[in-house]
Amino acid sequence: MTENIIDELTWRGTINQQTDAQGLKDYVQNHKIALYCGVDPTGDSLHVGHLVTFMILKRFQLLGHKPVIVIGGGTGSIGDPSGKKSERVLQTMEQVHHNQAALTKQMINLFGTDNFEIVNNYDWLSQIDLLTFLRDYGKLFNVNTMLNKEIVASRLEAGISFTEFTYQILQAIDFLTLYRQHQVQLQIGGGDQWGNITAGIDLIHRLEGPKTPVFGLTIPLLLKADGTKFGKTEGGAVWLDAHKTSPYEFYQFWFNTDDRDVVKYLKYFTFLSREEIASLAKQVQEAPEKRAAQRTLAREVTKFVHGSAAVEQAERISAALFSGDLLKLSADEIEQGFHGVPAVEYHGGVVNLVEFLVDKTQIEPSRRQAREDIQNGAIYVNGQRQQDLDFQVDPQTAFSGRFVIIRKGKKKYTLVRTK
Ligand SMILES: N[C@@H](Cc1ccc(O)cc1)C(=O)O
Repeated sequence: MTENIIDELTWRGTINQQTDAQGLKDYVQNHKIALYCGVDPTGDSLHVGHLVTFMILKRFQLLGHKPVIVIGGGTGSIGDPSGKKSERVLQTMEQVHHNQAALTKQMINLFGTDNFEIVNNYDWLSQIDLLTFLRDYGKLFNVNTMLNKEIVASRLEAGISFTEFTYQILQAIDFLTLYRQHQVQLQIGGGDQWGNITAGIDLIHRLEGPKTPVFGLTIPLLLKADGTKFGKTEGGAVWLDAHKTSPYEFYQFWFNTDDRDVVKYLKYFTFLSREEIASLAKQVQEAPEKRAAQRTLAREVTKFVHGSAAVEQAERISAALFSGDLLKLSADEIEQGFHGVPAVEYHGGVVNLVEFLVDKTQIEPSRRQAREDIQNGAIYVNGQRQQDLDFQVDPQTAFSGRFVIIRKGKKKYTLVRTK
């Protein structure tokens, strides 16, 4: 018999709170359910933080349950006060629509179209007129209960508008609507969603009967061993959009995971079995310098998000950067691998190396310094050491004529864009 999914999630460490732990565990043992999480379109790409919840939805999907994702076209136009210290600035409806379209595309990429659905709460929330809202829903919400929810309570001092205060009712209407129209019985969300999720369960119990089997589950806040927030690098958030975070950078992000975090991440973000993870955990203990666990993590997550070809490409880029053998890379690979490296422009023809380094690109401060570095063997053009003062740089020789890459010393790279 396959393991109960709730037991599996518990082992993976991805459950924080549940409304009815035993009830849900028993229920999913005998039923295939529909379950949902919502995403407000506050940005135009998902980031690795979203993956925490999505991986859980995906695990359910792989076992034959049906995930539904709500794109919050309606709620996103209001703004969830959860986790925010101050009032949000309203997004324009154009922004909401733009973001919505971008997110939908990424979600289909992760979940496919079979046994999966994306719905937009704008479709039903925008249809409720004010009087219906107050008479049919408002009456069922007790202001005291609403005020006592952590999200609202923590905001009372700084102030909260009626608009954001109402957010929990909207999310509750979502759960009710999804229960009625899509048989959704479980809502999953981040730890800060507890108040909104329980508001929905209360509403369903009021309207559909107190024994209606609906459940809520939140995931723990993911903190790194060094105490900083998961999913952020010096360059900012790690996006699933390949144009914002290249697959190579994405791979590197996972590969650079601290030894203290890597086993936890393998549990959260991969579909590897207990045995496979146990064996990798052992390798972290015995041979941390090999980074076998990090490599597997990077491969698995990059494959899930960007596909196998992206994994191979990321590893090819890493290998070439490590060995210095840049000519093995295509122009696109150079673009990925050198994203974030200082870049300058040069639009001209063949030119002497000293002139290129000093006059054309200012990589070297003076001719004297340039000559010295070249003669000392500190200058590399496209990965190859050049010690000849008469060397001619030809932008057309490599990378489809798009780049010349200069390395000075051990590590100091400059990307020269030539097209
Ligand atoms: N409130 C959730 C998003 C959400 C929107 C609508 C829902 O029905 C559920 C969840 C968040 O901000 O993360």
